[in-house]
Amino acid sequence: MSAGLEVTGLGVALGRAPVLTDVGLTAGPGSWTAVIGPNGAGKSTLLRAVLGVMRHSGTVCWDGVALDALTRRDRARLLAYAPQLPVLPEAVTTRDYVALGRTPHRALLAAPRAADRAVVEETMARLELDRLADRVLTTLSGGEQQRAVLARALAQRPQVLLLDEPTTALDLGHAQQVLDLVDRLRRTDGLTVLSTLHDLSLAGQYADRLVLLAGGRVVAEGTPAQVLTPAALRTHYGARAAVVEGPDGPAVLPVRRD
Ligand SMILES: Nc1ncnc2c1ncn2[C@@H]1O[C@H](COP(=O)(O)OP(=O)(O)OP(=O)(O)O)[C@@H](O)[C@H]1O
Repeated sequence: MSAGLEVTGLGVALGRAPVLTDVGLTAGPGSWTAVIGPNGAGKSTLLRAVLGVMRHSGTVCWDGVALDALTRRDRARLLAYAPQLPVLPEAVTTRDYVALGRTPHRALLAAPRAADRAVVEETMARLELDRLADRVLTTLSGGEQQRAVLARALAQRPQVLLLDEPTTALDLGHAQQVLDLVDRLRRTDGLTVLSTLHDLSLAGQYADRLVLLAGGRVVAEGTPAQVLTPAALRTHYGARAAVVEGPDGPAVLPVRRD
């Protein structure tokens, strides 16, 4: 048994086809694991299986306890999920949406306590959403909505944060702001992060472990420098790329021709 998250022999079949086969990974408390891989590799499916909303074989454990054994409410206190394409409710303000993250911590039908409201305000401020708090969520820009979805997940104050492509709608500055915040939370609060990231340079800078999925299987796993190699990018992405050493890890530079 290991502390933190342990995924063993995970398999998912959708329709007749296997989408994930025998996937295993471990993520210690406070670590950041980025799941990378080409389109259709199974990254989002893996996050949803860990979350427990996708029927799967194999086991997902936290501190040695199978998550299947937990109630929904206990799972929601442990794991928060920011999906790639969230369905956003209509006619709800940003503040009320972020406050939904406190639901697993409140008694059924109880009004929010001052402590819940404080968490919501603090989380919005950290993501520069405070000036948008009274706006209707669906009127925010794509990047602002993406920050609101992350704020809702963080307001849950989970131990494990599952992030599906958290930076796709964000400009570079906001992408760094979000990733820096997640990085700070894992260092200060021991938040365990499992994210998908298409931007391999950001993955190389922020994650301490990478899991490379291809065709639903783990084909490489290790530190960013071990996984992000020109050969792996050619084999699994069909990409021409150079890997350069950045100050905080490897960065991937597309190369125009051989
Ligand atoms: N409901 C479904 N029924 C059948 N196949 C599905 C279903 N949902 C996903 N798939 C397939 O499972 C595979 C993995 O999908 P998934 O979304 O996990 O990939 P991904 O690695 O996150 O891709 P992307 O990088 O494009 O977001 C894909 O081939 C996808 O078409």
